[in-house]
Amino acid sequence: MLNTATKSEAPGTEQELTDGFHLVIDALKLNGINTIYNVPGIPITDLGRMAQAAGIRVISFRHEQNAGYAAGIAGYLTKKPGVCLTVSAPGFLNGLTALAHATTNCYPMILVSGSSEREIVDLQQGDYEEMDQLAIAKPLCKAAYRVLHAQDIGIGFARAIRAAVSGRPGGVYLDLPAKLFGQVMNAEAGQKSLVKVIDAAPAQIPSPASVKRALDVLKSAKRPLIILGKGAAYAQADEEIKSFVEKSGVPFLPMSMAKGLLPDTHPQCAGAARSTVLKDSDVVMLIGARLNWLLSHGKGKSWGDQPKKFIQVDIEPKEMDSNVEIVAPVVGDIGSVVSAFNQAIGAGWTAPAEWTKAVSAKREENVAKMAPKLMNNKSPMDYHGALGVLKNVIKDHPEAILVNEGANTLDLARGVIDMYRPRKRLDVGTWGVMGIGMGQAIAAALETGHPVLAVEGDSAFGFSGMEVETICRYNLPICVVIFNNDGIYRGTDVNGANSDPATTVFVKGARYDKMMEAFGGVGVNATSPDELKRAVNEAMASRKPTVINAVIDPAAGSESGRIGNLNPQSVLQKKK
Ligand SMILES: CC(C)(COP(=O)(O)OP(=O)(O)OC[C@H]1O[C@@H](n2cnc3c(N)ncnc32)[C@H](O)[C@@H]1OP(=O)(O)O)[C@@H](O)C(=O)NCCC(=O)NCCSC=O
Repeated sequence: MLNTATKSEAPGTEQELTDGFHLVIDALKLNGINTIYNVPGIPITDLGRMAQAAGIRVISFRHEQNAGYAAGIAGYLTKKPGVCLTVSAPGFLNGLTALAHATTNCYPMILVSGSSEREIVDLQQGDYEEMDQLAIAKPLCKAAYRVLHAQDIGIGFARAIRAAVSGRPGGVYLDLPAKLFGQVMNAEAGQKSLVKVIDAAPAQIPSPASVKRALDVLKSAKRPLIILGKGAAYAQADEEIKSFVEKSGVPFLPMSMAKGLLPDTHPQCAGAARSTVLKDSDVVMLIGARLNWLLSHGKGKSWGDQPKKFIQVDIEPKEMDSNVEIVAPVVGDIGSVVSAFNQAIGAGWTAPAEWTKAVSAKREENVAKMAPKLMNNKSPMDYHGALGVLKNVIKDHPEAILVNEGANTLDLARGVIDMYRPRKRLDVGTWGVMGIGMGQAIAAALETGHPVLAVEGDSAFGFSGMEVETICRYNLPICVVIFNNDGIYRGTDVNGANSDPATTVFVKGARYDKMMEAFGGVGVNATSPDELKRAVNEAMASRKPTVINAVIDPAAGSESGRIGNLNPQSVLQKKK
């Protein structure tokens, strides 16, 4: 149906008219984009209202960064670009962090920002919220476009959608100057100008030679390893990947957000034997995982002295040889590549039993070592006591989505909480950024309809805490558990220089649960694993918005040293 704005009133020339507002909405709907994550304001307030009236779900946040993180993760979960809508200059800049984050993490997202008048901006005459947003966005995203004329809105959105999802997905910026919304044109011509994007992310079939080369190298291995990254989870080729891993019998190591692609309890999962498999493997096949800092760049101490051969599967040719030599690059989309592997691998080859048994033994040993720690009932809690409870919650609710951020809260939850299904663990991603929590939780609840358990460090939660109001407003089934140890890493630091608090501590005994009560949600203060268990189980059953202030011993936790050389100490500090 034509989404018409009005009729022209000139006698004898009556015609259906449309305008920029309506064409933007029509372009989104035509391309199946039915949710916008936004913060209203000049000049896009009416766009949000009209989109809502036209049947698009418009979710209003309290800060653009959180709306942006929501859009990015919506893109990851759905393989359609998540749309974030912001006001000009400051709102745009707030959203830009999330756009850059989406690009780094390969999440398809479009940041749509209203902007001020080109004529005034270009002459720098001081327009309201004047800024050359296109120029600023360009280096931080995969593509950036500006639409100046209503008849180009269709093309503008088509380009943005295709750029966001094709090849390696990422963030796209779309600049819509305020004047565009009010531009009027003939409604029929307007509809004709819209573009439905066909096959937005075409399959990229790998060359048969690259598939053969990869399998030849894999089969030559004595101690093979498959590393699954979040690119593999994004691909939604779950059955193909499972089939390939199981046919080959190769131990697999899931990166954080690939956990659950195959269950962490799968007999081939090497998550709990990470150091062993990185050090001792001789052939490593990376599927949708990059050799960045999270994998120590494929070299150095973590990778041991064994010579390694790397096979890499990625949609982006430039990823190959980025850190070490890739002896068998396979360029293609992960679904197509793994399907080709499944056809070509044939029967008769599986990973050598000596190796798979050694990996299993190490894994069992580490799991057994961890088990008693998870059962302690200390009050105040330590991390393991609290996480032992949450591990069982996810076991009982494998459909639930786990959002996770923090320092200790992130590092320990990653190891402790087993995941059972694909794309159920959403965390800080490639940058290890704090602040994704509430945005990702909100989008996960909305896009999937499943309950969300957000496990948050107290510091991490602070970056997006105001969105608990958004959670209550939309009555979302989100249970936020805040690991409150009064500070960053620990809550025990003391400032010896003056009366200011130490840089890493927060107000002692803060009650984050009260924040939720302020907006009509459920707030619980949990001081023991038993109390925590009761509160989380209640939240999962009731699906009511809940914040649980989980009181953690302020002395528990340690500085994020795991990041190794990214945490350098100066010579002076070391001498002390
Ligand atoms: C780079 C990393 C993937 C590397 O982590 P590692 O600590 O080396 O590995 P992890 O996978 O976390 O595993 C740690 C150890 O736990 C073991 N492990 C893992 N799972 C289990 C289970 N279920 N049971 C028992 N043991 C387990 C695993 O084998 C390792 O032991 P061994 O095999 O014995 O080694 C990670 O540090 C990471 O993702 N960091 C991101 C941090 C981040 O983004 N921080 C945000 C900034 S915080 C702001 O300050």
